[in-house]
Amino acid sequence: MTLPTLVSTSVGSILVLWPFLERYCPVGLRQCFYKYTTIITSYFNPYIDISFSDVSELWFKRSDAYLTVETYLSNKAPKSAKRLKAELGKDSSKVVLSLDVHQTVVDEFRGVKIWWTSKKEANTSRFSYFIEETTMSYMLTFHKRYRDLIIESYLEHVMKEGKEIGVKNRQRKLYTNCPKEKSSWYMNRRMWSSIFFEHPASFERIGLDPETKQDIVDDLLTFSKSKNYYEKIGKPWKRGYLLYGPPGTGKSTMIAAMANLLDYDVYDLELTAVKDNTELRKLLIETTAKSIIVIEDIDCSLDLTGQRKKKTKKSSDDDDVNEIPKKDAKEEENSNKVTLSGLLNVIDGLWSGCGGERLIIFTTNCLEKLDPALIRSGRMDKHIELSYCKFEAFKVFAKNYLDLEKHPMFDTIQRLMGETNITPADVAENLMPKSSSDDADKCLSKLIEALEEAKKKAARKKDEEEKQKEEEAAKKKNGELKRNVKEND
Ligand SMILES: Nc1ncnc2c1ncn2[C@@H]1O[C@H](COP(=O)(O)OP(=O)(O)OP(=O)(O)O)[C@@H](O)[C@H]1O
Ligand SMILES: [Mg+2]
Repeated sequence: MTLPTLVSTSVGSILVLWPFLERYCPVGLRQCFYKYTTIITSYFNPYIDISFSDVSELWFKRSDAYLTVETYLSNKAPKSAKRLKAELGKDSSKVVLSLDVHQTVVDEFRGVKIWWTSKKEANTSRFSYFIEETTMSYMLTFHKRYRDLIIESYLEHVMKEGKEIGVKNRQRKLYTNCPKEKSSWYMNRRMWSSIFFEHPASFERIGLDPETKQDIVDDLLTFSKSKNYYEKIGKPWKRGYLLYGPPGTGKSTMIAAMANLLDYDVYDLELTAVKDNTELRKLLIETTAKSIIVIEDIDCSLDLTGQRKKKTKKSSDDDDVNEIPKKDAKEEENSNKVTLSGLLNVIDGLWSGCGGERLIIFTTNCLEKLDPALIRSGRMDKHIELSYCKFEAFKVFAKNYLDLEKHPMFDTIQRLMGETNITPADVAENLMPKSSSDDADKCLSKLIEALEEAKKKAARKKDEEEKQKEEEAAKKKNGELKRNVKEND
């Protein structure tokens, strides 16, 4: 135990006198002695203590300040503490060391010495029935002449550095909203359940033409570094992306690649499991910064467009949600489900300003089905079309799946890709070897077969459509002829 902690807890004086007190003093007198020694020593004690307890006033939640201090000290403790705690780190192969109980570590800030001691005490909280019987805390001790420096600058430094280390060390997560039936009164706080996010997607591996890919990467990186810019222009630090295109063109894969590029968490929001607009807001408030909020297949999630259309009949300006007549808005709130206006407000209303650095991504197979208000700039700032596989994208797949940059069959594939449509998912499926005897030639041949088949299918479909059109035209002509004959009669 260091001198400041010894003095500040008045243990020093008690230790010296304890054998005598225990032998000759009754319990009441001992307690009295302890109480007054503490008061007297604290009067002369030049050191100040600040305690960071792990018990938060909010139920079932560990204090953020405690966790941040713990992370901050995890960098300092291994260098000077005598007893350390060991745990497995985020990739489960590296051991992370932290300060063990009743250990002290010395820190220095602008030439001033500061002592951190970890403590374990009996929990005296009102809610001790629900939480642990003991509480953990970190005690910060410093000389009173540095009070201003510690309170005004050092604490800020600890919180900032602790959070930065936390972001660097964290294992990213994929969250999904808990279905409404499963939440009970004591689980109210847990709106999201999570698993570790370990998707291997990356932009290098995405089959897309290089310019579009670079444009998206630049946009994302610029966004992630624009905190000051968003502050300057007075907008919440968020950006909306709309990914649209046929099934199997890589929309979900791109979201995973975005999360990996920016080191963000992913919140996969299942709108059909959200009870109403209030719950939607709560869910948004619970999300953390440096995250992507995803609503997949937005056109199928809810009957959002229908509700909007009903309203637009009465309102001339279909872009402004505030124009919705008051009665309708109230009816919507009462109807106990997520409404279009609820969603619009969450994305670009006051609620969207809760915390920063967030991407909101919608995906859809049918762009035309979406309400214009939902995808206008400010809500969905960047629209990205992911379409059928072109030759440039195929080259990425060939390199990725078969380690090929050139091959005599590439010319045929390029020609066929110019003549017919194939999804990147189908290209990926054909290029993947299915047995040990499947070499590059076999995989490319399979792809050529699939392309030729797709071309024939498209030609058949076109023939059928033309035939149908001709039949309809013939029927129409027949009808007109009959009508003319009748009229002449
Ligand atoms: N552009 C692409 N680059 C790399 N892989 C892709 C691409 N497009 C599709 N794939 C592969 O095809 C499969 C399906 O892709 P994904 O789920 O991302 O498509 P999607 O557009 O989200 O489809 P849906 O609209 O049906 O949800 C994945 O296994 C993925 O690896
Ligand atoms: Mg998808």
